[in-house]
Amino acid sequence: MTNMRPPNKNVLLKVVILGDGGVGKSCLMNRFVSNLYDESSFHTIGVEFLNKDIQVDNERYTLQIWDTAGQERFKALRTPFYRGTDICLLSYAIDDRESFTSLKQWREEFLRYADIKSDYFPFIVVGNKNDIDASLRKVSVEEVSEWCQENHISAFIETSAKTSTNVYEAFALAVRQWQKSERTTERELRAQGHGDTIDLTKTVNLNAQSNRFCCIGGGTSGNSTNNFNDDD
Ligand SMILES: Nc1nc2c(ncn2[C@@H]2O[C@H](COP(=O)(O)OP(=O)(O)OP(=O)(O)O)[C@@H](O)[C@H]2O)c(=O)[nH]1
Repeated sequence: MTNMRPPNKNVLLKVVILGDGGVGKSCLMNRFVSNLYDESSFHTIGVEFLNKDIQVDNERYTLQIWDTAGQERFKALRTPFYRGTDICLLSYAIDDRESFTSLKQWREEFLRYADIKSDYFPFIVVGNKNDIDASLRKVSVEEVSEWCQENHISAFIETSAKTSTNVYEAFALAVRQWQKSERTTERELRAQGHGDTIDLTKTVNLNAQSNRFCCIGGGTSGNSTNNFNDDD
C-alpha cells in the first residue's frame, strides 16, 4: 500500500499497452518517454519496456511501461508479461474501426492472462491518431464512451503520438485511475473492519468502485475535454 512506502521513494507502477498491430502503441510509449516520434516504426516482436517518472497530484511515480506486440502471431510472446500489471491501456486507432472492435478481445485476453477477477481493474481506453483528417475518422467519441460504460471502464482519451496531443495526459489519467482503484480498495478494507492491518486470509471485494466516467476525446484535430462526474 502507498502509505507503507519509504519517504522520497517513487511509487512503481507497471503499465501495459495493448491493442491491434499498427495502432501506435510503440509511438505512444516513445513519445511519452523520449518525446520522439518515428513515422516508420516497425512492428514490435514480443514486448519491450521503458521507465519514465511522472508526478501526479504531488505524488511521484515511476511508470514501467510495457509495449506489447499487437499482431496475433505474437500472442504467446506477450501474454506471460501481463501478471503484476497495475494499469492497462487498451488502445485503438480512430481511423481503424477493426482496432476498436478488437478492444473486447484485448480486455478479455488481459484479464485472463493477468489472472484478474475484478471487473473494476484500472483500464483506460486510448484512441490514437487523432491528428488524422476528420474525413478519415471511423470511430466516434460517443460510441467509445458507450462501450467504456458498458465495460465498467471509467476513462477514455484520444491522443496523437505524431503531434504529441494528450500523450502525457493519457499516462497521467491512467495514474489517476489507479489512484481511484487504490482508494476503493482501502475503503473496502476499512469497511471490512481491517483498519491499518490487512488480513491476508480474506478476499477484498473491489466491486464497490464508483461509476464515475472521465472522457477526454474531441474532434479529429481538436483537443477538447469532456469530464463526466470526474471526482478529481
Ligand atoms: N497519423 C498518425 N500515425 C501514427 C500515430 N502513431 C503511430 N502512427 C503510425 O502508425 C505506425 C505504427 O505505429 P506503431 O507504434 O509501431 O504501432 P504498434 O501499435 O506499436 O504496432 P505493433 O508493434 O505491430 O503492435 C507508425 O509507423 C506511424 O506511421 C499517430 O498518432 N498519428
